[in-house]
Amino acid sequence: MTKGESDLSFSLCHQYLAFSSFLRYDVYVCPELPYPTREQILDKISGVDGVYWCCKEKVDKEMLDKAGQNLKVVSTMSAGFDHIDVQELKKRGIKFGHTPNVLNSAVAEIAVLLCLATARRLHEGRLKIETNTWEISGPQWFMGQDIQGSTVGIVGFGGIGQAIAKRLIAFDVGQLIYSGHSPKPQAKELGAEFVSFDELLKRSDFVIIVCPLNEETKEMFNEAAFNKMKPNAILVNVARGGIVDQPALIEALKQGKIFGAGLDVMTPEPLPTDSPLLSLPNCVLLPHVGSATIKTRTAMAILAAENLIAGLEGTPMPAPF
Ligand SMILES: O=C(O)C(=O)CO
Repeated sequence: MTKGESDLSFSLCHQYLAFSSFLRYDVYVCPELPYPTREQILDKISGVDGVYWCCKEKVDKEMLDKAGQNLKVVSTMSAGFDHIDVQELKKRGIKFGHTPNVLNSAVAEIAVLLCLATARRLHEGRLKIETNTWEISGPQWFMGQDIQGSTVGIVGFGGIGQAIAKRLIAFDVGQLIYSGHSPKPQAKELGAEFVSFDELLKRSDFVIIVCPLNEETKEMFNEAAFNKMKPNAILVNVARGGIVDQPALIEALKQGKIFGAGLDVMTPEPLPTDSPLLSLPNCVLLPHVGSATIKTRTAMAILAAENLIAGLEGTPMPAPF
């Protein structure tokens, strides 16, 4: 977001929070701008009733101890919450809200963008022009992959996964398959088939990661997983970088075990400028902007504020977890 755009989300959330201060609650909005250090956050969080969280700093035991006994609610302006110790919140009876669903379309659009950009070698194409290596002979030069007719595997078939499926159907995909804990009732009308993770890896031309990061999914895309994927496969990750064993992905891309990767998320974020990912022509990178549209971020800011106020007021949160 430009500064003006981010100001818009922040000013909306501040309007809501002005309402909550009218209700005489002490609320900490993180981050304030400029971005604080963890030590500064720890200093400021002490004694608050509620926390409005739109940063990736961990809300863990240390943070909660520092906040103290008054804390009644934590509201994160994100759908994912791997940075928040939800078990610890539960143990302490602190309410917790997040912002699912309002970002489904925006993240699905980024997933489609990464499928297309990686399949048609967007980054590498730009490099060919920049380095004057654009070849004018040969019909087989610079060929990519089709989405049309391909098998698309979606890992995690929640709201975002289903939104991606809907959009890719318009590209005439051959087969839609998905993996997860259990079959989803919504899959039937999308014509998506529930398969095991292993089968998804073996069959898919496009593998799209949309599941949450947790103990079970951490680095589930490791060397063994890449060995099972097709050499023409494209990996797209719009979920969390930690789901992928990044050194194993780098090796897979270098050795041509898979065709390419399109990543909106990586490890760490921000990615250091000397990361080997940046020197791979078959890797398309975005700086974690899945939900970063004005409309979506505004909807997330409002929902997070509504969650917070409901939690403070003791009314039902619109999006509790
Ligand atoms: O809301 C989230 O969890 C996101 O990562 C949006 O991109």
